Amino acid sequence: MLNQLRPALSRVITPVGRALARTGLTPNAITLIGTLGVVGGALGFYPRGEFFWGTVVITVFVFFDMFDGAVARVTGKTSRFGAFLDSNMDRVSDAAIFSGLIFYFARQDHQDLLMIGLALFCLVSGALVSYARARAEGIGVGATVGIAERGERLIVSLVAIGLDGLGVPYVLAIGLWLLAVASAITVVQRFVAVRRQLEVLEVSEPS
Ligand SMILES: CCCCCCCC/C=C\CCCCCCCC(=O)OC[C@H](COP(=O)(O)OP(=O)(O)OC[C@H]1O[C@@H](n2ccc(N)nc2=O)[C@H](O)[C@@H]1O)OC(=O)CCCCCCC/C=C\CCCCCCCC
Ligand SMILES: O=P([O-])([O-])O[C@@H]1[C@@H](O)[C@H](O)[C@@H](O)[C@H](O)[C@@H]1O
Ligand SMILES: [Mg+2]
Ligand SMILES: [Mg+2]
Repeated sequence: MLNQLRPALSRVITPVGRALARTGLTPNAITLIGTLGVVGGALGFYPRGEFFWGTVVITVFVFFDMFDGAVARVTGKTSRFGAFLDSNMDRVSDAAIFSGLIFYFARQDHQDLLMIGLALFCLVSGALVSYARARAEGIGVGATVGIAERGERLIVSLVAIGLDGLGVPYVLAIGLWLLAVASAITVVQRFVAVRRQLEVLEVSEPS
């Protein structure tokens, strides 16, 4: 859904991309800096229960994922390796965010098995959403559909974690439940989309 905002957002992101390009940073370097920043923010702050500041750091570095592509496009340096690196580093960042939460809820002084289970489910279902799309593209169809693509997943998780860090009660559990349900629905939406496309292809090109 938020993917539809890309053309509008690019009016803001492209000038930032142009400025970053002048620093001489390559798109791949921006991808790696963003990933290191998100991983550092998640694993450095969340396990200690510093949810607000961890979220602030992650939010700053998560934007690098928009800037890497923007720099690649304005400098004419888009590459297939860059696209591959970008998507794989997204998985590393996503894993770090939920691992940081899991480390916190696994601590003896804050142990909460339900929250560990929820965070684990969000991590695995989010990865499955992305894998379904990547595998669909591997077999020659598309699966860019669903109510919880990466932008939505990031916003729901970061807002919930950040507000929890500010002391808002229940918001983290509500956010993670919402994310778990939305990610599961998105997996089903992608499976259905792939199945439908393959059925149409099999009618037009019987094997
Ligand atoms: C009181 C509350 C306390 C809590 C505080 C914090 C709350 C946090 C709340 C919200 C935070 C929201 C953050 C979420 C931002 C999400 C950003 C994001 O994840 O964007 C990700 C994607 C980018 O996707 P992708 O990586 O696929 O796109 P690229 O443009 O990079 O293109 C990929 C292609 O580029 C090439 N390439 C790439 C890399 C490389 N090394 N080489 C390359 O060649 C290659 O061809 C690749 O194929 O974006 C989206 O998903 C789009 C939709 C996201 C919409 C998010 C909406 C964000 C909300 C506000 C936006 C405000 C914008 C302001 C910008 C300010 C700038 C200074
Ligand atoms: O598939 P998804 O996770 O909803 O969304 C994402 C895509 O929009 C993006 O282009 C890709 O680079 C990411 O790695 C991620 O996969
Ligand atoms: Mg990117
Ligand atoms: Mg990305």
